[in-house]
Amino acid sequence: MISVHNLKKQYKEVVVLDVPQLEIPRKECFGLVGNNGAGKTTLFRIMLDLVRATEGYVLLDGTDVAKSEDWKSRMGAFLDEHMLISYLTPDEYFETLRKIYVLSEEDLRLHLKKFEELFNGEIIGKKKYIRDLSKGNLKKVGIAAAMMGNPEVVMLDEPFENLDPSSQVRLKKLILEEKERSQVTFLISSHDLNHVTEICDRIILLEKGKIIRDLREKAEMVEELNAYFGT
Ligand SMILES: Nc1ncnc2c1ncn2[C@@H]1O[C@H](COP(=O)(O)OP(=O)(O)OP(=O)(O)O)[C@@H](O)[C@H]1O
Repeated sequence: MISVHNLKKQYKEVVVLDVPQLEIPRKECFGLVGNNGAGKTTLFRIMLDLVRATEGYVLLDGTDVAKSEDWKSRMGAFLDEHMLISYLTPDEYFETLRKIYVLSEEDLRLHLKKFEELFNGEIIGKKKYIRDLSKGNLKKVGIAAAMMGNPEVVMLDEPFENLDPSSQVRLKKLILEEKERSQVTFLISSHDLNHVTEICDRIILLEKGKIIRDLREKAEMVEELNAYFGT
């Protein structure tokens, strides 16, 4: 379980995140929405200890993520392309991760098989460097990497952005299947209200760093979010 306690992030005098309390139970598919600058990425970055909170802390199964490294093997994340190794091809990158996660070649083959439809013949065996991939294909590599090694938590920042419509549908299907098959907790930020309401069990709406809605019912999610965003 992930829990957030009195979390604040401030840049100079501006408070960009202010979350007194938040609990995300195991196996929840947790969606995070909000306008540009609402604080979604900041919350994710603090959860990954990429940015230090000004006040408060985040616990993953009771461990403070800013005070321990133990949680890192249990968390998979893709926030942006800086998390990839651009001078490798996707095959080389996945092989590097296979060794880090101590997976067998068969484990890797089975993992990548789940992404076959999403990759659409564009990623594996193409001998193209990650730096030369299109934005959508970069994202696909990052998502597949984040889900490697059976992490307990998978965090994806804007996973649908830059994906073509068929890839968006394939990704949605993949996440729903993974939710069904495993115990993984998904944390997904998105501007795409249709996709996020379809796959998430719960959606938090952030406004200027504060949680202003915590929605769990599908009908309520769609109605409240459409009203809020004027869509
Ligand atoms: N290093 C920084 N220095 C100053 N302000 C920052 C810094 N990083 C983030 N911010 C500010 O924090 C606020 C929240 O940004 P954040 O990237 O978390 O928003 P977001 O909800 O992910 O937005 P988007 O939907 O545009 O990706 C913004 O006002 C942003 O300008």
